[in-house]
Amino acid sequence: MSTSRANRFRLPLANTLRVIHLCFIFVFVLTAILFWQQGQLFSQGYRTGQLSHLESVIARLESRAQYKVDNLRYLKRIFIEAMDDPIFPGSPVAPWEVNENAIQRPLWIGELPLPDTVTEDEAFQGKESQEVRNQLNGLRKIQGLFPLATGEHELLADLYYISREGEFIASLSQEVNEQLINSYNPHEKQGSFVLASPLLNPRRAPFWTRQNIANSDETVINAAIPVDFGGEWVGLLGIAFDNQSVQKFLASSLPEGTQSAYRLYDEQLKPLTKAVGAENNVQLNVEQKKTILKMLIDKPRGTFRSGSVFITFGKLRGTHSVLVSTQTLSQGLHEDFGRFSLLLVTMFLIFVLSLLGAHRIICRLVGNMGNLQREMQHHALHDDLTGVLNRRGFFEKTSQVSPNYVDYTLVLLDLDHFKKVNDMDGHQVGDNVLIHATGRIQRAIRKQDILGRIGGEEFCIYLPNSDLKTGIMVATRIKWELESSALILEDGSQLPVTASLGVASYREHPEYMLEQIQSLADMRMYRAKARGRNQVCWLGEDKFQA
Ligand SMILES: Nc1nc2c(ncn2[C@@H]2O[C@H](COP(=O)(O)OP(=O)(O)OP(=O)(O)O)[C@@H](O)[C@H]2O)c(=O)[nH]1
Repeated sequence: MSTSRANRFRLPLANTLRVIHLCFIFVFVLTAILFWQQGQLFSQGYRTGQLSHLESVIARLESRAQYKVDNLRYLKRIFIEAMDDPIFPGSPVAPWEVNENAIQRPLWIGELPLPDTVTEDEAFQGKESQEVRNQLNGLRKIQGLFPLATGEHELLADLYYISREGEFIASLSQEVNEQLINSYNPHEKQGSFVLASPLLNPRRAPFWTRQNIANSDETVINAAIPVDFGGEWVGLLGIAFDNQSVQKFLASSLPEGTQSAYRLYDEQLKPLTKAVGAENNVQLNVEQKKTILKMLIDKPRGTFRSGSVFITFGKLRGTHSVLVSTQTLSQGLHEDFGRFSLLLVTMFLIFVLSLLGAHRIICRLVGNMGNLQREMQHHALHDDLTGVLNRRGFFEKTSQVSPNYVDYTLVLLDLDHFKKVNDMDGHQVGDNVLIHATGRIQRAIRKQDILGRIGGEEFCIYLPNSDLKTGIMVATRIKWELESSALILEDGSQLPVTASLGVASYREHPEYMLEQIQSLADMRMYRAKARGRNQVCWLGEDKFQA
């Protein structure tokens, strides 16, 4: 194999591992991007799913709230008609007093700001104003319709009336009355009444307010509508939603098998209900509340992840409330999205492990191939018996260095009467002589000198940066090394080993190629043989050393 062919063979192999690493990195990055993209799609789908679940709950809550407001409108109309047709206590029941149970219940009247509540009859006493009597009569007549707004099965709410003129509160529930009276304060009344004033509410439309419950952190959502009679604004009909009932209604509105906890908050994110749906211990912290309030400025719905909790929120139109759903990581994993994500992550891990395994196997195979190739190359260029370069290895190596070491000398060495050794003592001993001779030659040369066994019992030594004189000196030293130490055979006898050596230098014929200098040394070696062996021969025929 020529030098260039050997290099062509060696270089790609050295780069193979780098190419393999790059290929694997490329495949890994490409697949990671694909998995990441898939994960993004999943995540998008998850967000959309969470939002649509929340939307459906909000839609149900909103439609129920709207239904209540419509009832409020209807009651207001009936109430105005009833005020227009005053009756006295004890008169027959009006046709719209349809609910027998409600009629049996007293209409509780509370005087503001007095905390006491009294029955209707007591309230009549001392109320001289015709307007107040009209209102009380009207209320008495529509009392049977109060449950219409109150509701009997779901989303219970309490209907109440606050009179502007007489400053009294009326409702079917003494408890609600007391609650309203207790929570009443002139400023709050001012607040809701301002919203009911013709100036701010010229269309006399219903509106939503929040009412703080006295001696408690809780607030109640209210829907109210202004009531006008005879061109005068006389009062306010309202519905106070029962928080527990809202909570129940919320629970009944959730998607089946939901893995999220839903909770209704007021606009400042103060809880209105307890959390319903899937249980988790998530309580919105200050940061999360801030994020929701900030996002609500831009749009009424939103989702975001906070640590391992996924939060989805949406504003309920008109009702000054916000529905928030929270889902922990473990809850999310129980949903379809979670299961798919887990599958995706598992697939990715399996893929990465397989890729790493494949990478390791291929690298090992390539490494083994490299070792094999190096071994083969070593065998191709070295002599198995002595371990030094063989003929091909010697000329390959010297041709590599000779452009740099032009000033060289060659020593050609042939063991004397080697055939005899083989014939008399056997090939094994012959081999031992070769190994022994190699060791002796190596003792006599420098590290940078190149030794090769170029024939059966023929060695060549390349001495870089050496002139003929140095070559003769080295050759003489080799001769001496060989003749001064015989090989000790198994039976203890000594087998002398000598050699004939020929020396030729580049300086003698700078125009010669290496092979030609070697032929010259070869001829001189034969001359040494011809002149009796165990000697060094160089330059002229007459010059030799015994
Ligand atoms: N044991 C052994 N013998 C080898 C090896 N290579 C070549 N030979 C033998 O070496 C002998 C060389 O013999 P010749 O070329 O006649 O040379 P010689 O006997 O040394 O005689 P001169 O060179 O004239 O001194 C041959 O018999 C080869 O078979 C080897 O690797 N091991």
